[in-house]
Amino acid sequence: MISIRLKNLSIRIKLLLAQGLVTVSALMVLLAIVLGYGYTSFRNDLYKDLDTQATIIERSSSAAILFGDKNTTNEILSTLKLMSSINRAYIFHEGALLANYEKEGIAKPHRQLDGKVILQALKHQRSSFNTHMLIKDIVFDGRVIGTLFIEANLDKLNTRLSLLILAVAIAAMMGLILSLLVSIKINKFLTQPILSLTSLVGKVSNTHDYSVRSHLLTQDEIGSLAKGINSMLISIEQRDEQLETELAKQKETEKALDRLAYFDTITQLPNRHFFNQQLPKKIAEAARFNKICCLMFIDLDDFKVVNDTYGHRIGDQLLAEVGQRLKNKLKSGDEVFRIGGDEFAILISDNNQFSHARELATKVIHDCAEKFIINNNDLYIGISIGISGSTQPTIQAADLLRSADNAMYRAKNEGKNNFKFFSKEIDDESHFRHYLENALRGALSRNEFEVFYQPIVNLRTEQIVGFEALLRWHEPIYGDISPAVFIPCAERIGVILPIGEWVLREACLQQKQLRDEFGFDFIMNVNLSGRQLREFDVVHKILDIVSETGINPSSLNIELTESVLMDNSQSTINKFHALRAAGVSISIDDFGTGYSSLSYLKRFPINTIKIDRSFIMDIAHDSEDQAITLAIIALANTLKLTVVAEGVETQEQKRILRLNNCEKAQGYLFSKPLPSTALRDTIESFLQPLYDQTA
Ligand SMILES: Nc1nc2c(ncn2[C@@H]2O[C@H](COP(=O)(O)OP(=O)(O)OP(=O)(O)O)[C@@H](O)[C@H]2O)c(=O)[nH]1
Repeated sequence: MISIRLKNLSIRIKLLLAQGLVTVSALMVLLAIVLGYGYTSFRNDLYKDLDTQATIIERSSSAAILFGDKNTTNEILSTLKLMSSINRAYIFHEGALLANYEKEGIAKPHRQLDGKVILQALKHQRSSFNTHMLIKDIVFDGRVIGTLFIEANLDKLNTRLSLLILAVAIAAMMGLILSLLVSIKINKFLTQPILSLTSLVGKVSNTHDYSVRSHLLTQDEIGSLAKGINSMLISIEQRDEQLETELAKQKETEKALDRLAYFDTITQLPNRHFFNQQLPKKIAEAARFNKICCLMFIDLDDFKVVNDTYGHRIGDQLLAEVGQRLKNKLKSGDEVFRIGGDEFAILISDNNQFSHARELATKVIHDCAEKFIINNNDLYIGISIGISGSTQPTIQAADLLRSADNAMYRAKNEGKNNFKFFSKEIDDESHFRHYLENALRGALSRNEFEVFYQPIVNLRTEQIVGFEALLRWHEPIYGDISPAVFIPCAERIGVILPIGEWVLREACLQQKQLRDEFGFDFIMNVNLSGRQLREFDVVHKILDIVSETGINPSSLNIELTESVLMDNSQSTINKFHALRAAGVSISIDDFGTGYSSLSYLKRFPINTIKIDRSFIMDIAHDSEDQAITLAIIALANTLKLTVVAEGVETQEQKRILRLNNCEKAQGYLFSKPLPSTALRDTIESFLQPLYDQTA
């Protein structure tokens, strides 16, 4: 317990206690030595004095003793009166008490007692703290003639001893005080640096301020300790700084990663990941305040054209600017996200009847229709918006998104650059679309497709010179479905590739069969979709089918729409050249409906132009359509391209076309698309006038 208490004392007190203990011990030893020495020397002085006195008495009293002279011996003893330290003295002669001396106040021996008895009793007395006994034989001429007994008191010795003790004690006390004062000074000197180091360490541990330093730069151990602490503090400070820098870096990296994870780098808008997190929150929040959670799904119209015409860099900048325009139109609380390639989403909450959504959609469509100037290019872009909304907290985010997507799809289908609210009708339509998508995947293996062939007639000879292969789908539930409906669907889900290959093979086989039958190489026109054309091995596949079916490559004509030609990359152009080199010819379908048509004629190795039915339809009544058609025919003839008019339905149309040197035509006037089983008879029916002429 005590040792624990001692351990807990400060170093200064501990040192003081240790020094005090040493000083007191040293003083005690000194005191003991001084007192021992004093006592011994005082006692020896006293004993010597007594001995001297006894010898004097012996010498002066021996004659009186020999003669038994009591008076003289008593007189001699009475001289002891002068010595205050002698209590009593007796001289015995021949067994009897001869003379005696007692100090005043000391009891005399009993006169009647025999001297021998007294002497014997005295001999048995011992020296005590207060008295000292001396018994000495009195010798004369070598013969013992009597005995001297002296009893001295030690009062003087004790008094001197007490004085000595007092003096030594005072000296010791003063020494102790002096040593204490000196110790305090020395301790302060010794412990001050340690205490200052302790307080420095305490301060550091309390404040975590590692910039403080000890200024104890002495050469002793404490100086070394201070240096050690300083260098430790420097290391900690450096490590701290390093940690702080690393922490700051880490935070920045986390921030950057966070930004990357949640923000789109092109538009700086929150991305799809963020959108997926926000949508369920917005649904719950709107339901809580009894509002509609509105989702606007925005898709740019024909953005691919921008990319293809101006390049991806400009496409990216346009995306960023569109994002900014959308953002500028938002009210507080609305949020815009870039959720895909050219897709944006806006989350808003609407009080009633989608009024805010309607207003916002109108505004952003109007705003985005304004000119964008990017890298000195004037760009225009439309946006199609689908809007869905719900007040139900239970609505699934994915369902809301799908509804908005379907509404957007409808907006696209209705001419783009507008907005549509999700409705029951759109829902039914999207269900139908999904049904079609699923049904399309197995249609080929279920033999639900059939190729029809529409004759192409030479307007001069009025004979069939070729066919356009047209795909038909006999869907078991919905019946025949228009290619305009299912072809884009097949393109979207990718099944257009096997279907397109199948159509090509069927058409080539049919061509071979007709050639074998009629000995004439009918030109077989087969449509190729953009998706097929993008396949890297499309040329090989076409030529493989050509050689596999044994047709003449020059009897195959690949039809491509203008929108397909818009992908004017070098690899596409190379594919065209490869087909041409193999003898396969190429025509542009629906000519005049696409973009900058004329430039394709120069860039692509094309053989034939097919004038779109929309121009032919009114050729007899609409002077503009007629002018365009005739210009296209003239252009084709100048460029030595074959020209085919599509959708010819009347004799008048045929007349105008023939008059203006249009080489070929197809349309209901000549024949509808026919199943393969009807081809033979149709060809025969066209040949009949010839037979009749020659008959
Ligand atoms: N510049 C650029 N283009 C992108 C990016 N992501 C996707 N795209 C392109 O955006 C185009 C999106 O095309 P779609 O939406 O399918 O078609 P579209 O041409 O916009 O036609 P519609 O949507 O039918 O009006 C594709 O050509 C993609 O290659 C991108 O980050 N930057």
